[in-house]
Amino acid sequence: MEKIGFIGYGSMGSMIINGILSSKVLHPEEVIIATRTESKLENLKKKYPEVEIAHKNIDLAQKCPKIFIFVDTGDLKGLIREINNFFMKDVHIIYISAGLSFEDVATVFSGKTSKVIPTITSKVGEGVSLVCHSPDVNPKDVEFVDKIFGAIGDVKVINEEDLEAATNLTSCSPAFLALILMKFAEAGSRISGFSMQETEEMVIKTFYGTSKLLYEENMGVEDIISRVATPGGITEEGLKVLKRDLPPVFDELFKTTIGKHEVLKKNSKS
Ligand SMILES: NC(=O)C1=CN([C@@H]2O[C@H](COP(=O)(O)OP(=O)(O)OC[C@H]3O[C@@H](n4cnc5c(N)ncnc54)[C@H](O)[C@@H]3O)[C@@H](O)[C@H]2O)C=CC1
Ligand SMILES: O=C(O)[C@@H]1CCC=N1
Repeated sequence: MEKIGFIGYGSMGSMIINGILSSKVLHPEEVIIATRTESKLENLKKKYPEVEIAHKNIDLAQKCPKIFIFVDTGDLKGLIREINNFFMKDVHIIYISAGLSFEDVATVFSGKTSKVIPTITSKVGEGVSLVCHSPDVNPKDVEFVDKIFGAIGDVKVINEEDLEAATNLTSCSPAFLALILMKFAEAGSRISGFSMQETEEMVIKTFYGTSKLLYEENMGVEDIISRVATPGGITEEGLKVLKRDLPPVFDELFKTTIGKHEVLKKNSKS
């Protein structure tokens, strides 16, 4: 029986596979998984006994017209070389390694390829998975990837040349936003009698409420700003500081991460 294959059950792989199975977009009996340390699959196997575990990557490759690869960037090309001779005809590979371009993957695999940049926010069914397809991927394949990642959040299909900027906005950003909240809370704690724990709680609850205003109440960013910033009041003054100081910080952030992306791409060629 043909199945949908998944290789790599680490941080991202486990989150995506569990999200897919709990959303029921795939039935457990349709799924076959291989990962280096099989003991990591024990809990999944208890929850979904019908999921098949492949003890060798090549066993999985032989059964699957679609294979999701969730291994680390440095392991992806070696893995493809290992299973290349065992792929089904017209196999479609879907990988998530941010630092590996289609051009680079094409040095080891010349068939249908999609690249997805997932986000940790899919753990709660939110956020945006970015998707690029190689030119030979057909509309049915596109629909399939859309269906799978659409089960754990939104899907945005983009061109590969925009991937690096977009990765910052959807995939790196949970870490960036969490750090911004922490630094905000730290500054609040420094100038008050509140502990860090107290200020963090105040900021996080307010951030959650702000997200709800944006998404559940359909308020726009400008709308929220104008509702909060009383003319002649204190928010207005705080906003002036942020408008002056934040743009260069974010310009520097994009310059640095995109520079690092280039280094990773160069290293992955060697
Ligand atoms: N953490 C994040 O937010 C994001 C990560 N990514 C990409 O996801 C990829 C995976 O990242 P993580 O899940 O954080 O890594 P991880 O190290 O937690 O997981 C990788 C898993 O693949 C397994 N593996 C490695 N080589 C294998 C092989 N040859 N055969 C079978 N299993 C093998 C490992 O044992 C491990 O369980 C990376 O390439 C990263 O660039 C992409 C977007 C976001
Ligand atoms: O930091 C990284 O390289 C990966 C790719 C996007 C999010 N995490």
